[in-house]
Amino acid sequence: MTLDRFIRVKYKANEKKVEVLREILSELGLDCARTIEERVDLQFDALKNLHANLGDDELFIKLVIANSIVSYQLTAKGERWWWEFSRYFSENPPAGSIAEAYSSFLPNSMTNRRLVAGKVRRLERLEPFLDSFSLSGLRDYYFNGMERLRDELAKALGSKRSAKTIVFAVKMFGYAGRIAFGEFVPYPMVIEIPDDVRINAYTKRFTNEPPVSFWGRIGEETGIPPLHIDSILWPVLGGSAEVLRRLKEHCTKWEDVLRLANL
Ligand SMILES: Nc1nc2[nH]c(O)nc2c(=O)[nH]1
Repeated sequence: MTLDRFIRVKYKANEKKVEVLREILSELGLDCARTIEERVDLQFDALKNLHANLGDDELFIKLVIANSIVSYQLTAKGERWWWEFSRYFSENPPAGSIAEAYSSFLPNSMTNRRLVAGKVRRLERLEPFLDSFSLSGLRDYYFNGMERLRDELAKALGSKRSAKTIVFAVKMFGYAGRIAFGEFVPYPMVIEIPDDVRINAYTKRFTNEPPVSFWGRIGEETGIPPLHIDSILWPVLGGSAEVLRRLKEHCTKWEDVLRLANL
Protein backbone atom coordinates (compact mmCIF):
# COMPACT_ATOMS: atom_id res chain seq x y z
CA MET A 1 0.00 0.00 0.00
CA THR A 2 1.37 3.43 -0.89
CA LEU A 3 1.09 6.68 1.03
CA ASP A 4 -0.79 8.24 -1.93
CA ARG A 5 -3.97 6.75 -0.46
CA PHE A 6 -3.66 8.88 2.65
CA ILE A 7 -1.95 12.02 1.45
CA ARG A 8 -3.79 14.26 -1.00
CA VAL A 9 -1.11 15.26 -3.46
CA LYS A 10 -1.97 18.22 -5.66
CA TYR A 11 -0.86 17.54 -9.21
CA LYS A 12 -0.79 20.07 -12.02
CA ALA A 13 -2.90 19.39 -15.11
CA ASN A 14 -3.77 21.22 -18.32
CA GLU A 15 -7.53 21.07 -17.68
CA LYS A 16 -8.54 22.30 -21.15
CA LYS A 17 -6.49 19.58 -22.79
CA VAL A 18 -7.80 16.95 -20.37
CA GLU A 19 -11.37 18.01 -21.25
CA VAL A 20 -10.67 17.50 -24.98
CA LEU A 21 -9.10 14.13 -24.16
CA ARG A 22 -12.24 13.09 -22.24
CA GLU A 23 -14.53 14.25 -25.06
CA ILE A 24 -12.62 12.34 -27.75
CA LEU A 25 -12.34 9.17 -25.69
CA SER A 26 -16.07 9.26 -24.82
CA GLU A 27 -16.85 9.65 -28.53
CA LEU A 28 -14.60 6.69 -29.43
CA GLY A 29 -15.94 4.35 -26.73
CA LEU A 30 -15.31 0.67 -26.12
CA ASP A 31 -16.27 -0.36 -29.67
CA CYS A 32 -13.40 1.63 -31.12
CA ALA A 33 -10.98 0.12 -28.58
CA ARG A 34 -12.10 -3.36 -29.61
CA THR A 35 -11.69 -2.57 -33.33
CA ILE A 36 -8.16 -1.28 -32.74
CA GLU A 37 -7.26 -4.30 -30.63
CA GLU A 38 -8.49 -6.85 -33.15
CA ARG A 39 -7.86 -5.11 -36.49
CA VAL A 40 -5.06 -2.60 -35.93
CA ASP A 41 -2.72 -3.72 -33.12
CA LEU A 42 0.08 -5.81 -34.66
CA GLN A 43 0.44 -7.66 -31.33
CA PHE A 44 -3.02 -9.21 -31.79
CA ASP A 45 -2.00 -10.60 -35.19
CA ALA A 46 1.20 -12.01 -33.70
CA LEU A 47 -0.91 -13.90 -31.14
CA LYS A 48 -3.35 -15.16 -33.80
CA ASN A 49 -0.38 -16.48 -35.80
CA LEU A 50 1.04 -18.34 -32.79
CA HIS A 51 -2.38 -19.75 -31.86
CA ALA A 52 -2.92 -21.11 -35.39
CA ASN A 53 0.55 -22.69 -35.48
CA LEU A 54 0.58 -24.22 -31.99
CA GLY A 55 -2.86 -25.83 -32.09
CA ASP A 56 -2.82 -26.04 -28.26
CA ASP A 57 -4.98 -23.46 -26.41
CA GLU A 58 -3.53 -24.13 -22.97
CA LEU A 59 0.12 -23.85 -24.04
CA PHE A 60 -0.75 -20.79 -26.16
CA ILE A 61 -2.28 -18.86 -23.23
CA LYS A 62 0.51 -19.83 -20.84
CA LEU A 63 3.16 -18.69 -23.31
CA VAL A 64 1.39 -15.35 -23.75
CA ILE A 65 1.37 -14.77 -19.97
CA ALA A 66 5.03 -15.80 -19.75
CA ASN A 67 6.03 -13.52 -22.60
CA SER A 68 4.26 -10.53 -21.02
CA ILE A 69 6.15 -11.06 -17.78
CA VAL A 70 9.48 -10.61 -19.60
CA SER A 71 8.27 -7.71 -21.80
CA TYR A 72 10.44 -4.96 -20.38
CA GLN A 73 13.76 -3.33 -21.30
CA LEU A 74 13.20 -4.39 -24.91
CA THR A 75 15.82 -3.71 -27.57
CA ALA A 76 13.20 -2.97 -30.27
CA LYS A 77 9.60 -1.81 -30.45
CA GLY A 78 7.08 -4.02 -28.64
CA GLU A 79 5.36 -4.96 -31.90
CA ARG A 80 8.59 -6.48 -33.25
CA TRP A 81 9.20 -8.37 -29.98
CA TRP A 82 5.72 -9.96 -30.09
CA TRP A 83 6.25 -11.06 -33.68
CA GLU A 84 9.65 -12.53 -32.83
CA PHE A 85 8.00 -14.42 -29.96
CA SER A 86 5.21 -15.65 -32.25
CA ARG A 87 7.57 -16.93 -34.94
CA TYR A 88 10.02 -18.52 -32.51
CA PHE A 89 7.46 -20.54 -30.55
CA SER A 90 5.55 -21.45 -33.72
CA GLU A 91 8.73 -23.21 -34.83
CA ASN A 92 9.95 -24.32 -31.38
CA PRO A 93 6.95 -25.22 -29.21
CA PRO A 94 8.24 -26.01 -25.70
CA ALA A 95 7.89 -29.68 -24.81
CA GLY A 96 8.43 -29.10 -21.07
CA SER A 97 9.45 -26.14 -18.93
CA ILE A 98 8.59 -22.69 -20.31
CA ALA A 99 11.45 -21.09 -18.33
CA GLU A 100 13.89 -23.55 -19.92
CA ALA A 101 12.50 -22.74 -23.37
CA TYR A 102 13.18 -19.04 -22.71
CA SER A 103 16.72 -19.80 -21.59
CA SER A 104 17.30 -20.91 -25.20
CA PHE A 105 15.15 -18.20 -26.81
CA LEU A 106 16.23 -15.00 -25.01
CA PRO A 107 20.03 -15.18 -25.43
CA ASN A 108 19.50 -15.30 -29.21
CA SER A 109 16.63 -12.82 -29.36
CA MET A 110 17.04 -9.73 -31.56
CA THR A 111 14.39 -7.68 -29.75
CA ASN A 112 14.74 -8.65 -26.06
CA ARG A 113 18.44 -8.98 -25.29
CA ARG A 114 18.82 -7.17 -21.96
CA LEU A 115 18.74 -8.59 -18.42
CA VAL A 116 18.30 -12.14 -19.73
CA ALA A 117 19.31 -13.97 -16.54
CA GLY A 118 16.84 -11.97 -14.42
CA LYS A 119 14.06 -12.58 -16.93
CA VAL A 120 14.66 -16.34 -16.89
CA ARG A 121 14.61 -16.27 -13.05
CA ARG A 122 11.25 -14.45 -13.18
CA LEU A 123 9.90 -17.19 -15.42
CA GLU A 124 11.20 -19.87 -13.05
CA ARG A 125 9.23 -18.15 -10.29
CA LEU A 126 6.14 -17.96 -12.51
CA GLU A 127 6.28 -21.57 -13.69
CA PRO A 128 4.62 -23.31 -10.67
CA PHE A 129 1.74 -20.82 -10.95
CA LEU A 130 1.29 -21.57 -14.66
CA ASP A 131 1.66 -25.33 -14.04
CA SER A 132 -1.24 -25.20 -11.58
CA PHE A 133 -3.73 -24.41 -14.41
CA SER A 134 -5.64 -26.51 -16.83
CA LEU A 135 -7.45 -24.93 -19.78
CA SER A 136 -10.67 -24.81 -17.74
CA GLY A 137 -8.92 -22.79 -15.00
CA LEU A 138 -7.68 -20.35 -17.64
CA ARG A 139 -11.18 -20.16 -19.11
CA ASP A 140 -12.54 -19.28 -15.66
CA TYR A 141 -10.01 -16.45 -15.29
CA TYR A 142 -11.04 -15.16 -18.72
CA PHE A 143 -14.81 -15.18 -18.22
CA ASN A 144 -15.00 -14.49 -14.47
CA GLY A 145 -11.72 -13.36 -12.99
CA MET A 146 -9.24 -11.13 -14.82
CA GLU A 147 -8.93 -9.07 -11.63
CA ARG A 148 -8.20 -12.25 -9.65
CA LEU A 149 -5.59 -13.20 -12.26
CA ARG A 150 -3.86 -9.83 -11.75
CA ASP A 151 -3.80 -10.31 -7.96
CA GLU A 152 -2.55 -13.89 -8.08
CA LEU A 153 0.09 -13.16 -10.71
CA ALA A 154 1.39 -10.28 -8.58
CA LYS A 155 1.49 -12.55 -5.53
CA ALA A 156 3.29 -15.35 -7.39
CA LEU A 157 5.96 -12.92 -8.62
CA GLY A 158 6.18 -10.77 -5.48
CA SER A 159 5.31 -7.67 -7.54
CA LYS A 160 2.95 -4.73 -7.01
CA ARG A 161 -0.53 -5.37 -8.45
CA SER A 162 -0.15 -2.25 -10.62
CA ALA A 163 3.36 -3.17 -11.88
CA LYS A 164 3.63 -2.72 -15.66
CA THR A 165 4.33 -6.35 -16.49
CA ILE A 166 1.53 -7.62 -14.23
CA VAL A 167 -1.27 -5.49 -15.72
CA PHE A 168 0.23 -5.90 -19.18
CA ALA A 169 0.05 -9.69 -18.72
CA VAL A 170 -3.70 -9.30 -18.06
CA LYS A 171 -4.06 -7.21 -21.23
CA MET A 172 -2.31 -9.85 -23.36
CA PHE A 173 -4.17 -12.64 -21.53
CA GLY A 174 -7.38 -10.85 -22.61
CA TYR A 175 -6.19 -10.93 -26.23
CA ALA A 176 -5.22 -14.62 -25.93
CA GLY A 177 -8.53 -15.54 -24.23
CA ARG A 178 -10.49 -13.79 -26.99
CA ILE A 179 -8.57 -15.75 -29.64
CA ALA A 180 -8.75 -19.12 -27.85
CA PHE A 181 -12.33 -18.91 -26.50
CA GLY A 182 -13.84 -16.90 -29.38
CA GLU A 183 -15.69 -14.34 -27.22
CA PHE A 184 -15.01 -10.74 -26.27
CA VAL A 185 -14.90 -10.02 -22.54
CA PRO A 186 -14.16 -6.38 -21.61
CA TYR A 187 -11.35 -5.71 -19.17
CA PRO A 188 -12.43 -4.77 -15.64
CA MET A 189 -12.40 -1.03 -14.87
CA VAL A 190 -10.20 -1.59 -11.80
CA ILE A 191 -7.19 -2.96 -13.71
CA GLU A 192 -4.55 -0.29 -14.15
CA ILE A 193 -2.99 0.98 -17.38
CA PRO A 194 0.49 -0.51 -18.10
CA ASP A 195 2.85 2.36 -17.32
CA ASP A 196 5.40 1.93 -20.11
CA VAL A 197 7.54 4.49 -21.95
CA ARG A 198 4.90 5.44 -24.56
CA ILE A 199 2.07 5.86 -22.04
CA ASN A 200 4.33 7.68 -19.59
CA ALA A 201 5.50 10.23 -22.16
CA TYR A 202 1.94 10.76 -23.45
CA THR A 203 0.57 11.29 -19.93
CA LYS A 204 3.12 14.07 -19.34
CA ARG A 205 1.41 16.11 -22.09
CA PHE A 206 -1.58 16.45 -19.72
CA THR A 207 -0.36 16.25 -16.15
CA ASN A 208 2.47 15.44 -13.77
CA GLU A 209 0.20 12.96 -11.98
CA PRO A 210 1.38 9.32 -12.17
CA PRO A 211 -0.20 7.58 -15.21
CA VAL A 212 -1.88 4.84 -13.18
CA SER A 213 -4.06 7.20 -11.11
CA PHE A 214 -4.63 9.67 -13.97
CA TRP A 215 -5.89 7.03 -16.42
CA GLY A 216 -7.86 5.25 -13.69
CA ARG A 217 -9.90 8.44 -13.25
CA ILE A 218 -10.20 9.09 -17.01
CA GLY A 219 -11.42 5.50 -17.34
CA GLU A 220 -14.20 6.06 -14.77
CA GLU A 221 -15.20 9.39 -16.36
CA THR A 222 -15.38 8.05 -19.93
CA GLY A 223 -16.63 4.54 -19.15
CA ILE A 224 -13.61 2.98 -20.90
CA PRO A 225 -11.50 0.65 -18.72
CA PRO A 226 -7.81 1.74 -18.58
CA LEU A 227 -6.56 -1.39 -20.40
CA HIS A 228 -8.87 -0.52 -23.32
CA ILE A 229 -7.66 3.11 -23.23
CA ASP A 230 -4.15 1.66 -23.53
CA SER A 231 -5.30 -0.25 -26.63
CA ILE A 232 -6.57 2.95 -28.28
CA LEU A 233 -3.38 4.90 -27.53
CA TRP A 234 -0.46 2.49 -27.58
CA PRO A 235 -0.47 1.30 -31.23
CA VAL A 236 -0.85 4.78 -32.73
CA LEU A 237 1.75 6.30 -30.39
CA GLY A 238 4.28 3.80 -31.79
CA GLY A 239 4.33 5.73 -35.10
CA SER A 240 4.22 2.66 -37.37
CA ALA A 241 3.08 3.28 -40.97
CA GLU A 242 1.39 -0.13 -41.02
CA VAL A 243 -0.63 0.72 -37.90
CA LEU A 244 -1.74 3.99 -39.52
CA ARG A 245 -2.77 2.17 -42.70
CA ARG A 246 -4.79 -0.38 -40.75
CA LEU A 247 -6.36 2.31 -38.60
CA LYS A 248 -7.63 4.15 -41.69
CA GLU A 249 -8.86 0.91 -43.22
CA HIS A 250 -10.73 -0.51 -40.23
CA CYS A 251 -11.66 2.29 -37.87
CA THR A 252 -14.38 4.70 -39.02
CA LYS A 253 -13.31 7.14 -36.29
CA TRP A 254 -9.64 7.12 -37.29
CA GLU A 255 -9.47 10.92 -37.48
CA ASP A 256 -10.49 11.19 -33.83
CA VAL A 257 -7.83 8.61 -32.91
CA LEU A 258 -5.20 10.73 -34.67
CA ARG A 259 -6.50 13.89 -32.95
CA LEU A 260 -6.01 12.06 -29.68
CA ALA A 261 -2.47 11.01 -30.59
CA ASN A 262 -1.64 14.61 -31.50
CA LEU A 263 -3.00 16.32 -28.38
N1 LIG B 1 1.27 0.02 -22.35
C1 LIG B 1 1.67 -0.97 -23.18
N2 LIG B 1 2.95 -1.37 -23.14
C2 LIG B 1 3.32 -2.34 -23.98
N3 LIG B 1 4.53 -2.94 -24.14
C3 LIG B 1 4.36 -3.85 -25.12
O1 LIG B 1 5.33 -4.66 -25.55
N4 LIG B 1 3.11 -3.85 -25.59
C4 LIG B 1 2.42 -2.91 -24.88
C5 LIG B 1 1.07 -2.47 -24.90
O2 LIG B 1 0.20 -2.96 -25.66
N5 LIG B 1 0.75 -1.49 -24.03
